[in-house]
This record gives sequence, structure tokens and C-alpha cells, in this order.
Amino acid sequence: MTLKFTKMHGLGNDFMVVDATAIPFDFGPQQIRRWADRNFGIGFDQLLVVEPPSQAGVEFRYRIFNADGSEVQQCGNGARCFARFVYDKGLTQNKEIVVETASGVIVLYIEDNGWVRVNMGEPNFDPQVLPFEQALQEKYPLQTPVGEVEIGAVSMGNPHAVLLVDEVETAQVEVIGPFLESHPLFPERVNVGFAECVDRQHVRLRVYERGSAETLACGTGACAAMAVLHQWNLVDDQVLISLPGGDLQIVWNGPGGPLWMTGPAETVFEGEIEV
Ligand SMILES: N[C@@H](CCC[C@H](N)C(=O)O)C(=O)O
Repeated sequence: MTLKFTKMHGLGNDFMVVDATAIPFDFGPQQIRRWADRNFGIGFDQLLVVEPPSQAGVEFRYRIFNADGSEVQQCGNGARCFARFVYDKGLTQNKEIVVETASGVIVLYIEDNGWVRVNMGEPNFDPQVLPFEQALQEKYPLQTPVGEVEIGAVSMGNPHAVLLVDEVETAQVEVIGPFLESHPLFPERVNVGFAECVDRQHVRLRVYERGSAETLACGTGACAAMAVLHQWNLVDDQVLISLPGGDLQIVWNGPGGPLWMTGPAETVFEGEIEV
């Protein structure tokens, strides 16, 4: 038996995308890890599975799996690729797409230039939601193998820790990233962002992702960086976030309203694999 898939990316954060609207997707973490392997498999940061909706008022359900096989709640670059996938494949004619994810319903808009704008909802700073076993604060000091760091913690549907760094190039991503990802205070692990404020409208960012290690871009990581730096009054309401794979436009007017992310989504090739 073969499984058809589409290889896509959002700023180099790459995905295997499977249309499971007609045939149910029934594969476990071991199989997903094999496909994700960059030497022996297809190679990707996340697997996206498009399914029929389970509730009224939405067109699709889409599920997200990290390269380590874990199923997660949200993926910003994945959301944009999902929108382009269902539109380009003719699964919908709508340029405004309502989709359910494991963290709730989100709305995506395909723009005239092919980019996708996503209403990512309101950032949630409640530590219990991430979960993060601390009382609510704006900054949390934590010990790491390379000394104390101060983090902000926010949920964009999935959990994020954000650190301010002087320069993203020299940030200790390989040490602090995996250390915080599996820190006991984050019982469901966490994505870790390293943000450099160039000025109030421009941030440079690297993200060590839960379950996939450092990626070329993380959409929810960019949203989380915006939320935390906005809370710390280091940025304005419109910010360009530059990741190693390219730029995202993020807009947030602060608490009480949704955060918006806009950026590209590209198809690389169509494939088929023996299963
Ligand atoms: N690359 C993604 C985030 C994917 C999920 C994340 N690794 C998690 O475990 O929460 C993005 O673009 O947001």
C-alpha cells in the first residue's frame, strides 16, 4: 500500500502533509519518527494531517505531529501550509478558512499574493495553561548549565518559553534549548525562543522546538516572542520577526485581542511512500 503526501515549508520549517479527508489516518509515533528521519525517511520537522471536521461551522480538522512522533496542539507555519494545501488541492474554494486544531478553532485568510494571514487568538500567560509549575509573573528566573536566565512564558495554543539575548548568533541555543525543553517545571515540555530586539519594530529569533530541536522558523515561536516582548514593553504593536529561514509579520494590539501572523507557505514536491 502507498501513502500520498505533499512536502511543504513555511520559511524552511518543513512538513509532510497528508490528506486524510477521505481515508482515515491510522499511523503511530514509531512510523512518524521513521518518516521524519532526514537520512532514512522523508525528513520533516512536523507532519500535518488534514481530516474532516468533528464539529459544525468549521471546514476541516488538522492535526500536528512533531518529528519525535508526539501530537501537539498548534503550529503557526503549519497553519499557513495547511491553508495553501486545502486551497491549492481544491479541497475548498474559500480564501477564508475555519479549521479546528487540538487547541481550538482558528481562522486563516489566503491573501492575493499567496501569503496566509492567521488569527492566532489571544496569547495566554496563565502558567497553568502551558503547563508551567510556577505562580504567574512577567519574568521567571531559572538556573541552566550556563547560568541563570530570565524567561517569559506564554501559550499560543502550545507552550513557549522566551529569553531575551544580545545576539541570536551567539545565543547558547544548543545548551539552553534542550535543557529548558525538558525542565521538570514544564511537565509537557516547552518550545524555547531566543529573541534579540533590534529595535521596537524588528526582532531576530531562533527557536529550539519541543520534539523537533532547532528549526529554521517557528510560527508560534514568533507569536510567543511578540507576546512576551510586548508584555515587557520592548516592542510596538507591529513587528517584523526575522528567523533563520525568513521573516514573519506579527501584529498584536495587546491584551483583550487576537494576535495576527502573516507569512508565506510553499509546496516543494508531491510524493508517495510504501507503508
Ligand atoms: N513549527 C511550529 C510549531 C510546532 C509544534 C511545536 N514543536 C510544539 O511541540 O508545540 C510552528 O511553526 O509554530
